[in-house]
Amino acid sequence: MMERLLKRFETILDPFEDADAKGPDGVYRSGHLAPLPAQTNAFIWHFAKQAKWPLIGLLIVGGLTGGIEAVLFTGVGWLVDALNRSTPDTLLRDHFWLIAGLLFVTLVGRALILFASSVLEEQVISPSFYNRIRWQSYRRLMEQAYTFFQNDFAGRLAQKVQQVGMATGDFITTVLQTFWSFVTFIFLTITILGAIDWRMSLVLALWVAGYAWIVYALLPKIRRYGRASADARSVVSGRVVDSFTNILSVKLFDSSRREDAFVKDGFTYLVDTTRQATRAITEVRTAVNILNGLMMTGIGVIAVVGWQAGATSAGGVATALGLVLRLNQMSGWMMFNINGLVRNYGTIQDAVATVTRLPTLVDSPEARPLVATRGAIRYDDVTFHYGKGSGVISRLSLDIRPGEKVGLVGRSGAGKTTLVNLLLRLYDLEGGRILIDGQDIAGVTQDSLRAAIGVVTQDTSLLHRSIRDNIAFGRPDAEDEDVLLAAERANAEGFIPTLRDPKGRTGYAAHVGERGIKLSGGQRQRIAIARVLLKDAPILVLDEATSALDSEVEAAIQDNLTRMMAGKTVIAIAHRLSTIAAMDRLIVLDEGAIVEEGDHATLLAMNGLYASLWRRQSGGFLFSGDAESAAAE
Ligand SMILES: Nc1ncnc2c1ncn2[C@@H]1O[C@H](COP(=O)(O)OP(=O)(O)OP(=O)(O)O)[C@@H](O)[C@H]1O
Repeated sequence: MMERLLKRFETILDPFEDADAKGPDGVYRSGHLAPLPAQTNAFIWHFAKQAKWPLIGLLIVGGLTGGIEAVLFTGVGWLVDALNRSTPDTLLRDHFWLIAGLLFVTLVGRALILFASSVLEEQVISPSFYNRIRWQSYRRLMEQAYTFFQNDFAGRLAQKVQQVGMATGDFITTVLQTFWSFVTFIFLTITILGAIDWRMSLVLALWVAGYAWIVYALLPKIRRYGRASADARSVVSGRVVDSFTNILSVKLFDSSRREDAFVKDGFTYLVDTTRQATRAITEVRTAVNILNGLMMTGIGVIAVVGWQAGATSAGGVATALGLVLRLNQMSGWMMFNINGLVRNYGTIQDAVATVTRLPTLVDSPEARPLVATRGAIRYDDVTFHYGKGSGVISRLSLDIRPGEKVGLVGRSGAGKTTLVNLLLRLYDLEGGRILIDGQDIAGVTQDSLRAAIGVVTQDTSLLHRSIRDNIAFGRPDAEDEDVLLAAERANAEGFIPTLRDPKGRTGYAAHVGERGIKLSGGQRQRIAIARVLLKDAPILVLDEATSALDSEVEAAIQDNLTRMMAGKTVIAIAHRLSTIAAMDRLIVLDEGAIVEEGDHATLLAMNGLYASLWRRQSGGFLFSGDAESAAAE
């Protein structure tokens, strides 16, 4: 029954609520999710507003928790006075309502308030609200351009998303619940002590001033170190995840354990920043302990002297001592919480700098979905230097007819991959434009652009999900038989049934390991080809698409690749020139410019860069009939 009751409270906040990035016309435009405030206080406030009522509830309950503590100590004082004035026989008769009231507050009132506090914190707020902060932060990061992820560690970013939810949630609940109940308790204590003897209130007021001063003076220090240690934690995660992700390179090349030193550096930074923070904490604790000692002695002396003078009852002394002892206990615990608050604030500051950054590559506000029916591609005076001012691609123009099959050839680093990445708008151009069927790709939505292009790359990394999910990644609504057909056409149906993961899932349900690590390069590539076959986009980009396949498998799927290309515009990159020699047209790139173009035979006849590359690949012999044999291949 209790569980059912608690579950009801869990649905009050939706952990996945977020602004919609779709415009009024129903089109999703990348980069248009409402940004999260970049200033820390505004960031916290932005989320606090999203859970207004539960948080107001927490505030009320926090106040009541502090109140009930103070009331209980006052009750103890009244009870002592009642005991003083009664005999065992008359106690119940004379003070029935006082005793009944105290019992009620202790048994019922306190239990109800603490229950409300628990439910608000643990059922309503904690899981849903914390997760909502993570969810919204994660979605903002996913809007970032490809470059953003190239420039950062995946582990560091993951840590930020994780931390920001925890820190913001903890910060808000600590302020509203713990901090507020403490403030209420202090306020009531000053009032109650004032009613017993005004001098006690004065001592307490001085104590509050001293406590506030300590917090004020030492807070910035803790905050600074809190932020640094949050950053250090992300650095450590980033480095550790980087080592784990590149475990093969580490094992193969790092016999002198330099990688350990790299990670150790990160840990050293973490230990140093944590030490600085803990030093500041010890300073604060010592100062508070001294202050508390002075406060307790002061109020104790005043209470006893007041009792000697007959101005304070024994009950008054009991109340005063009880309250200050509790305050002493609370203030230590509060320091711990303030320390947590400050560290959380530092963590939020640190994470906010990352999760609120505005994406640099966004759909234009008027972007329309691309309509790619024919697949004509036009590079019009394109310039792109990776922001470096010069190099890579300068003023390149290229027209690719609908259905034309074009091979890009050139030395390593000539800019072939860059050219197709620009078509996919993974980067924005620095000059010129690219048109698909007459539509500038900068003016269409990125989703629709990439949906119109099927890409198979050299190093296909798969998602750690099932084979089926990986194949259907570009078309999640695909029927099972379509997935099977695509696998068959990619020559993958042979090995898929033999797969088995450590959890015992087999065949299409088997998971492939992080980035598909448990498959061979050729198997991965065949899954990637199946994925593209299933996606059935009008434009195909094959970047070393068959490089990982042995000649036998390549020959086996070549037919299917040729069929896959039928009716589509194709841009293929291959270092093994024989695999693209049969394309309609070959474009030879050198230092980002087109230096030769034509079909295989024409280029050989030119006896330029292509011919020299070809000669080197065919063992230095150039004989007539090359083109034909290549085409036959
Ligand atoms: N993210 C990047 N930031 C900066 N420069 C880059 C980036 N990616 C590539 N480059 C540079 O751009 C140039 C072209 O690289 P690109 O990958 O397009 O060449 P490629 O012709 O595809 O080479 P390969 O045949 O070796 O794959 C290279 O000089 C490379 O160093």
